[in-house]
Amino acid sequence: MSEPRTLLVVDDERNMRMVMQMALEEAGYRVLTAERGDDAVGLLRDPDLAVVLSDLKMPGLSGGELIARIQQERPEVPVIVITAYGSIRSAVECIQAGASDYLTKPFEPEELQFAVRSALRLHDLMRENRQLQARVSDAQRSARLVGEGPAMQRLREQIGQVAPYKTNILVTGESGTGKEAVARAIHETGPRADRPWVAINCSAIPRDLMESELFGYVKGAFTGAARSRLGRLEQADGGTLFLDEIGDLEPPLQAKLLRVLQEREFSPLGSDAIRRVDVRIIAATNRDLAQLVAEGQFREDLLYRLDVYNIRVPPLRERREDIPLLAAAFLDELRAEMGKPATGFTNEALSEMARHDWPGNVRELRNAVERSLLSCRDGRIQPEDLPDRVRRGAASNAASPAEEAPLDATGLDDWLAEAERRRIVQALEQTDGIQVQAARLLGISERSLWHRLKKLDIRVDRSVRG
Ligand SMILES: Nc1ncnc2c1ncn2[C@@H]1O[C@H](COP(=O)(O)OP(=O)(O)OP(=O)(O)O)[C@@H](O)[C@H]1O
Repeated sequence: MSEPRTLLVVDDERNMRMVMQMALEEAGYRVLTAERGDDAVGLLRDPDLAVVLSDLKMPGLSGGELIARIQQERPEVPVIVITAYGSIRSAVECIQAGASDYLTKPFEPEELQFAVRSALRLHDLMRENRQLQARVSDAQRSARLVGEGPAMQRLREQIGQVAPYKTNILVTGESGTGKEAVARAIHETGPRADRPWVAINCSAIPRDLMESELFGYVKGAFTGAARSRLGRLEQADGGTLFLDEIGDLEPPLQAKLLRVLQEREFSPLGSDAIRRVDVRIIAATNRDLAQLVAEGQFREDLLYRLDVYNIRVPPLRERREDIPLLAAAFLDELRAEMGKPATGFTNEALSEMARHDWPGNVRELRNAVERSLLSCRDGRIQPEDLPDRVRRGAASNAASPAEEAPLDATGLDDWLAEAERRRIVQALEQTDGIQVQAARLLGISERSLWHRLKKLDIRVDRSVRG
């Protein structure tokens, strides 16, 4: 059985309140009551509240004032005004002020029920509308790519060109440049916007799980497969599948994906039955796929299928003009989240940011703004609030042996360990602690990174501590 709908009756006449409460409870509603307008305000916080029935003249807060409060705090809750016979004029004024309906005393129980049912329908519509609006603005927010420089304009143009079609797209660019953000913008500005968006990171999922993750499995496909499960491919049916770090997909899965791209069909793990999907594929990589093809690690035919249209997202150092805008957008977003009063950046802080090379690109910039907010006490972010590596002459130089301080008593091994530690912490910070990406930035294997983390006792979580 569904939950009873919640109504609030506000009337200073005790009898009237009780009569209405009884009639409405009998009809199956949950009824809250208040004698005064100001008591009613406290009840507006009830999340289930759907409709308010309110007298016009009451102590504390008048019906008109209560309507204004409801419009402000619970705009999706309609108000039915109860008026005494002869005060139609004020009822009309209340309607103009936002009430949805009015009842003139005395009224029949049927009139009351009818008015409540209409107001409930209105409430449902208004709530649905608000949810839709929230979804649209969510979508707009994620589709909003910040940046006005020529590189960003070109990206927007490309997104606009390909979004309407089902063409497969390959998005390339260094780690953290915004490849996923671009893919998402393509999905959200195209005709599949209200269909699923499913993202999968080919390097983050262990190899042995990748096949079932992508293609799903049927009951009994392997020990422990107690029931069938849809893969990401089918979850994305009708929408977009984003394959991040496609260069890390294992060769057997490359073959299976190729079949999906060629025939639009596949079989889940443990089954020969053919399933068909209608999915738009956007793949992304920060590796050189042509090089991987040359090395025999990536199928050439798959590369051609994916790379029907290529979008290159340039590194941040090639579009420095966007740094102030991006920094301001992140500050705006994060200060609200973190409850910090910072209002902007000093010119000195902006100059430091403009000079830094941002090897971790937009992600590193976002992290830097987050770090700065942590240390910024109030007002504007100063250069000293920025992470050391962003400030001129900081970590990046210090780790370079050629420019290191004059020789002192530090032994070579300690010095090397310190340089190694700094470099690793820097890479982890730039990649949000994602070890596979950090290893790639450092040019070492994931295994080697893991050993070094243990050796140097570096703990990794979302905020890296070295
Ligand atoms: N132009 C942009 N405007 C606003 N935010 C952006 C922009 N580009 C990137 N970002 C933000 O920067 C962060 C990193 O972006 P994203 O994850 O899209 O990068 P990526 O290139 O896919 O990274 P990776 O290669 O590591 O997967 C995200 O928080 C993203 O929202």
